[in-house]
Amino acid sequence: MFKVPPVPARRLPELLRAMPKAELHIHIEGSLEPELIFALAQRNGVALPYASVEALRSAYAFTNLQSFLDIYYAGASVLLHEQDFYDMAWAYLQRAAADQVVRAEIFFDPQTHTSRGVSMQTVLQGLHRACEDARAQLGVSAVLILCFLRHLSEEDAFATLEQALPYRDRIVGVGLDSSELGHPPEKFARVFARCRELGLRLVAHAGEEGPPAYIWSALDVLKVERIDHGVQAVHDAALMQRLAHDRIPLTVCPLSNQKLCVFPDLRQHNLGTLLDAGLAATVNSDDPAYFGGYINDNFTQVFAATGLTAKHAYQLAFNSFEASFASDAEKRDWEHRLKGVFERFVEHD
Ligand SMILES: Nc1ncnc2[nH]cnc12
Ligand SMILES: [Zn+2]
Repeated sequence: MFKVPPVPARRLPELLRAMPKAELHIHIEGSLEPELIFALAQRNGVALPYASVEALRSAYAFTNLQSFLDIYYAGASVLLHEQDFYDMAWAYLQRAAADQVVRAEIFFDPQTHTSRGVSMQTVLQGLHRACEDARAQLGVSAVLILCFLRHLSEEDAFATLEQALPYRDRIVGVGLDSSELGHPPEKFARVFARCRELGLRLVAHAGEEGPPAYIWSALDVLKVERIDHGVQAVHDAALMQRLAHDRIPLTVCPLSNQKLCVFPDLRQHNLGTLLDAGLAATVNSDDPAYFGGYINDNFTQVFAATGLTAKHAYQLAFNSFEASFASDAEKRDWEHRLKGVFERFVEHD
């Protein structure tokens, strides 16, 4: 492993912003800024229950995951046409490129759209075109992960998978999101088994609000390769050992956890505990338009609040590349660039 050179603390925020990184936990519908929601509502003639951008933004005061999801699904109702999905994803990808994101594995929730009469083709064509343009114009490697909504039935998830199969080459994998409590991973055992047979990569939200048991079953029943959030693992020593031993990546989202009251305060966030226990944690933005920051805001704020170091920063960026579904050649290239950035920040006095 690369020996991380000493970096003066005052230069840490600059280093966090400059280092290349992969974002592995971003819901594209959660990147819809209030301004874009209003612009799309006007373009599509959709009525919104808020009088202004400011009124909408001031409704973003959440007490738990469900209180956020209610507003998040309402915001997505302005998305009707392929160009809407393109504009949303392109806005995110430009922001990501500015934060030195070299790889983005983007979640999307097709059931939120197909249930309103928007076709899978409309959703996927818009998102896929933005990903292609990101590679060509921004140098960002971007892929899509289809998420099943866990508050809906497994039958609905199977129907969604069926609709996506004609576009199989446009998705790298599947995930599981939405209301966690009361919807354990086991509910989706058969659809995940089918996705595995199809060669799709598997991830699932687990241990955001839900208990460690949901992380165990995401691993052992769904057979996922990464856990989204997973911060509740600290309450189960045997699970911590398993995650560390198997180097199962956790896609941690500090500002999301703060805004959804998973931790009372960012200073109490357990990212440092997870890293120091040898877990392959990464930092991500989840729903940046709703939680007050994109990936670099997540890095700088959690580092300032919890006193993490340059060594942690290197580990987090390295983990993000290793945990990605990118090719080995891409990973080696990003790791080389990462070392180059760290070497530039060495103190020479
Ligand atoms: N943080 C989160 N947890 C579960 N489902 C989500 N969908 C969008 N953001 C989510
Ligand atoms: Zn999420």
